[in-house]
Amino acid sequence: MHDDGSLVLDRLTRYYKRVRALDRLSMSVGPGELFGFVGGNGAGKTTAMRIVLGVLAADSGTVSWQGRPLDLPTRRRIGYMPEERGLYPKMGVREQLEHLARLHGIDPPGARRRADHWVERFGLTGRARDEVNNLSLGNQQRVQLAAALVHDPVLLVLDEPFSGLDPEAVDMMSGVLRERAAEGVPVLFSSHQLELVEQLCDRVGIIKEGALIDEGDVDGLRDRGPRRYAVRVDAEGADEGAWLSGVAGARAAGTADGALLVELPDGADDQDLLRAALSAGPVRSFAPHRPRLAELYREAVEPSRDAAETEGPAPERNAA
Ligand SMILES: Nc1ncnc2c1ncn2[C@@H]1O[C@H](COP(=O)(O)OP(=O)(O)OP(=O)(O)O)[C@@H](O)[C@H]1O
Repeated sequence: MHDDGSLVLDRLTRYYKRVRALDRLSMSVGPGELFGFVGGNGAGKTTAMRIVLGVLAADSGTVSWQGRPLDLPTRRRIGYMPEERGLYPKMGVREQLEHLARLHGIDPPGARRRADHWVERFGLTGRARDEVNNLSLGNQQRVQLAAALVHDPVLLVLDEPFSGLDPEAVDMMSGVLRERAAEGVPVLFSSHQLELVEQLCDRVGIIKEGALIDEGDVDGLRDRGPRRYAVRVDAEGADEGAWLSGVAGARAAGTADGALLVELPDGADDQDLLRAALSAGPVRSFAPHRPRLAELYREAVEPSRDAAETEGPAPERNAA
């Protein structure tokens, strides 16, 4: 495993009474890497993040950074956005950020400067004196992210930072995370918004029942999947792939955007597939299929399902 500045989770296991929330979860986030942590409700993301923060202990396994176990002084330098947002509801926005910076050991002028910087950066200048309680949920979330950033963290661990944000705030949040990563900070965040994760992340980890079932950059995840072509042909039974019978090993694997998805075995010639399609009728489109992260995700968590059933919106917060 890395000892080069990576955040490394090594075989973390955690039970809540008899519920096994984490099952030897291992993963790492490199310096400057944006790592998207995805998984269904109850998969174990929050538990893992809370263990990284040290607010929850693992039953076994370790968390290390720069090759050393994470100790308390380092944990204080993590920027954390908890799932259950933790701000002082009655305190003003700027005052709150300043206070949090002070709690992390920053001197008063530095705390003031950083609070001002993040208030402005998140478009909260007009709200700087408002109590957090009186802000919209999206604005509360901007403050929450500012709170995670106000002490110049060396690691960022963010539990669903994008949930409930409007598109403008999503862009702002994405920009800030990219910037932090560009400074060399490892950024770990969870999200159910798979399109966003696909756009933003260098690497993605898919967690199911407390264990990492797949990880890599999205292209890498694609390459490990089956080889598929999306074919549109005007022929009788085209949607069911009746014309496929002449192509050795080819299998209909559902549809995507109105095209038939055809799975080809390794070594099969795609030109044989094209010729078979042409002999069935006029071919309107023929291309290698590039699955979206949402499709890769569904196939990883439910491997028995066909691509046909994997179409549809990305799972949102309340998806099972
Ligand atoms: N305080 C707790 N007491 C008992 N069980 C818990 C507790 N916190 C979490 N669990 C259980 O541990 C498992 C993992 O939950 P966790 O909150 O880590 O998942 P998650 O991936 O963050 O889910 P979500 O996407 O819904 O936020 C679930 O089965 C959950 O019910």
